[in-house]
Amino acid sequence: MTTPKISCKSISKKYLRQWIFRGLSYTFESGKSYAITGNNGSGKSTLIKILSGSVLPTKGKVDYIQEDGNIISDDKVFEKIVYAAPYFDLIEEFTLLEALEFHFSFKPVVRNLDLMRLPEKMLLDGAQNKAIKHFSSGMKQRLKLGLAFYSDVPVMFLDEPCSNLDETGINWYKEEILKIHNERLIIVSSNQKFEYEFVDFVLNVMDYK
Ligand SMILES: Nc1ncnc2c1ncn2[C@@H]1O[C@H](COP(=O)(O)OP(=O)(O)OP(=O)(O)O)[C@@H](O)[C@H]1O
Repeated sequence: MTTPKISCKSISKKYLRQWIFRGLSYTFESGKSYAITGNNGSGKSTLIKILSGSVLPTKGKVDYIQEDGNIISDDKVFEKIVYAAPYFDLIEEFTLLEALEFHFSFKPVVRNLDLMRLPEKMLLDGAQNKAIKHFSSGMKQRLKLGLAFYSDVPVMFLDEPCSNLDETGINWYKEEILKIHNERLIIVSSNQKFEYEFVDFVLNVMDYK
């Protein structure tokens, strides 16, 4: 798997008349892990949305650059990324197995794992045929994280990854992320140190006000 780097050239974002951040130039190197930190409302989620291409910057440019130096076209970037966040909803009518089949029809599964093995790996054994609308908030969060962890893609975005997780879930998160953090570019938006202890670099969005 070749891992791209993400280059931000002087990106700024304005909502209504308020600048959220300005003049952010930064390169997220392939295979490294980063935390985006800052106070509530400082712009962490906005930045991660811009990095993933789901929101456009008001000014500046974000490029995904392959190891050979070529820029990945915008319409191909989604193939390279997975993104777990509180504001991305699961399809509630699906059962767990249907959700896995749907997601992994778009992304390859790591090490060609059998999809039937994934519920157990996500601590969701026994919920295979349960509709997601009947999942608890912690179960939904484990599913979101599991879809990210077990997708064989080089870039992973996690926003508030441990929200709604109990102690068992948090330990699972920490173990799983340690297994993959050397193979991917990982960007975690968080205010909680235990969610990003593994990262190589911390970027505080408050530095770009
Ligand atoms: N679509 C939008 N329209 C207008 N303002 C927005 C929009 N999205 C975010 N904002 C504003 O941008 C600012 C940054 O929001 P953002 O969600 O990025 O912060 P955050 O650092 O992730 O916060 P938290 O730690 O509370 O999750 C806030 O003032 C928010 O109200």
